Amino acid sequence: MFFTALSGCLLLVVAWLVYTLFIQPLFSPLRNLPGPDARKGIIGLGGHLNLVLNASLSKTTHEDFVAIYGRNVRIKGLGNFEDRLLSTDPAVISYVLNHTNEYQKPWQSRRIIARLIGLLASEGEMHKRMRRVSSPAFSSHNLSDLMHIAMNKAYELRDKWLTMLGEPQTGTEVRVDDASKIDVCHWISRSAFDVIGLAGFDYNFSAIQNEENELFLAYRNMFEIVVSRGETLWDIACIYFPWLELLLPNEKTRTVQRSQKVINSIGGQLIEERKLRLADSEKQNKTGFRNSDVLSLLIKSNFSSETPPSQRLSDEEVLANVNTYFFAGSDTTSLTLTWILYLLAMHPEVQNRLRAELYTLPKEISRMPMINENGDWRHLWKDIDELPYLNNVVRETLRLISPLHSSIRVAMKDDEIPTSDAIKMRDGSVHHGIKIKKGQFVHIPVESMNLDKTVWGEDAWNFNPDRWDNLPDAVLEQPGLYNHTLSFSAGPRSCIGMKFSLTVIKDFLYVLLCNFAFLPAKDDRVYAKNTVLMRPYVSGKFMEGSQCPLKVTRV
Ligand code: HEM
Repeated sequence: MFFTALSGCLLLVVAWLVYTLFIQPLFSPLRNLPGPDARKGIIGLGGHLNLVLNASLSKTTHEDFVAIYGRNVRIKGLGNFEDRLLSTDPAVISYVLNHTNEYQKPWQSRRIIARLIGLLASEGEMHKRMRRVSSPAFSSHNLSDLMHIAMNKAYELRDKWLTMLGEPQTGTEVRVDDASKIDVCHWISRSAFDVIGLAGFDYNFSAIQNEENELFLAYRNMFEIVVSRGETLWDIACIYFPWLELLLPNEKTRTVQRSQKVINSIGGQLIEERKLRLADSEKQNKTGFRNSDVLSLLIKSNFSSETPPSQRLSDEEVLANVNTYFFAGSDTTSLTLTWILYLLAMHPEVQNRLRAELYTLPKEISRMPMINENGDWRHLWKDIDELPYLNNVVRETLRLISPLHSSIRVAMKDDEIPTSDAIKMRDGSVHHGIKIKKGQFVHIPVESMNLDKTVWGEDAWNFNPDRWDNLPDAVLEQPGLYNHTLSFSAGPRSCIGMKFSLTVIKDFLYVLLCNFAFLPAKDDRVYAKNTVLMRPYVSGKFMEGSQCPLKVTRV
């Protein structure tokens, strides 16, 4: 009896596998789209995913694919069995990113970040509700407050680095001999956490000073694990069968559980405190404390008369949202700043020109000890924000090394995606749209959209901030929230924290460049690797983790 049941189950599994792997693909509408042949041998098991996701191969892969097959390419996914759409067609990308009910983030990636819940992992009505409640926290009005935080933290980092470099020197010459090697990636990451802690919770991790704070360690450990999910077969199995990790928890699972306990306990206390503080300040019409951190603003927006009770978030959802901001905002912001400093080190002429522009603002401000909480720095932020060359350097870096290398969506129903031009299919027929089946994946290659030579010009792979003064017309057709790039994505699920991060990035650049010069560290070749985000690694030292050592000297 037992063996009959077992063989029945096995038969069902085999039938399911045969159907999924061999029969279903025969009905894939993407089969007729031009694309490379399936890859053979062991390498072929990963389909074309390594070619399009590995940052050391993806630029040339995309260029070759477009030259051979056009802007809409059929690629093979995991196991070489399923067809996927890879597109650099602006019409297709716009359509997919704007039809958020029909094209959602795959459940597999949502399950990986589900521990953080929040905006990133929600879809449909839940996502709309969360986004509506969160939006006021990211309004321009709140950015001036954020500027205080960013400036103060930038000064704190400057002082830390000054101590590390020894006695401060004067003069404007860069003296290479005095330079010390600093892993800017590590320090900027600590600083970004501090900024987001204050802006998110009005809570100081003091991570620039040391890395001992319990909440800071809980977030950092949890994010490292979330990012490394999918590295082992066990991780992949747990994505498909989450009960496995409850049954057989390993060290990763235990670390996440420990971290969550700390975050929920301290986060819960902070929510309670904030509610009391808000109620108290309303009762007594008090001012004097900020109340403009994301948590307070979420709570205010949640309970405002404009938010119908049915749309309100629970305390757990409020905390999950703040967690999302930490997750989505800390590494993206610190990596962008790191890449800017790296590119400036590699291009000293750009660095000198940018520093000269920053010096047109009152130089003594950037050299002050710390910003006074009561000072009116709004005009300074406006001045910094409007510096044209600074703007060019920031957008050129975000174009060239977008922290998000690529994204992915899954079709929620059978559909036909409109294309910019007619496509000649493999069977010779010509179509103006691409038919896609429910469950099929669409790859959004952020990097190749940002680096497309036919759009941005022959020098698209080079760092050239001046390009922004004279953009080719084709660029204006490109979708994107930020300067026709996909670095902050596009459409209703584009980045909510864009202005926030640009404020932080520019403030830090102002303080750091007015005080330090950056040079490449001679023996360390830094390269970008796509490990969820585009992170810097030193050649031959991958196992040491992400780092970006630069020579830093006082100016
Ligand atoms: C330079 C810094 C940043 C970059 C390059 C960036 C980029 C992006 C991109 C590309 C997406 C879309 C992801 C996808 O489609 O898979 C996104 C979404 C998001 N970002 Fe950012 N981001 C940055 C900073 C921030 C900051 C500072 C915050 C918050 C404090 C933030 C919060 C979010 C959230 C909540 C989402 C999800 C929005 C939604 O699903 O509605 N980001 N970001």
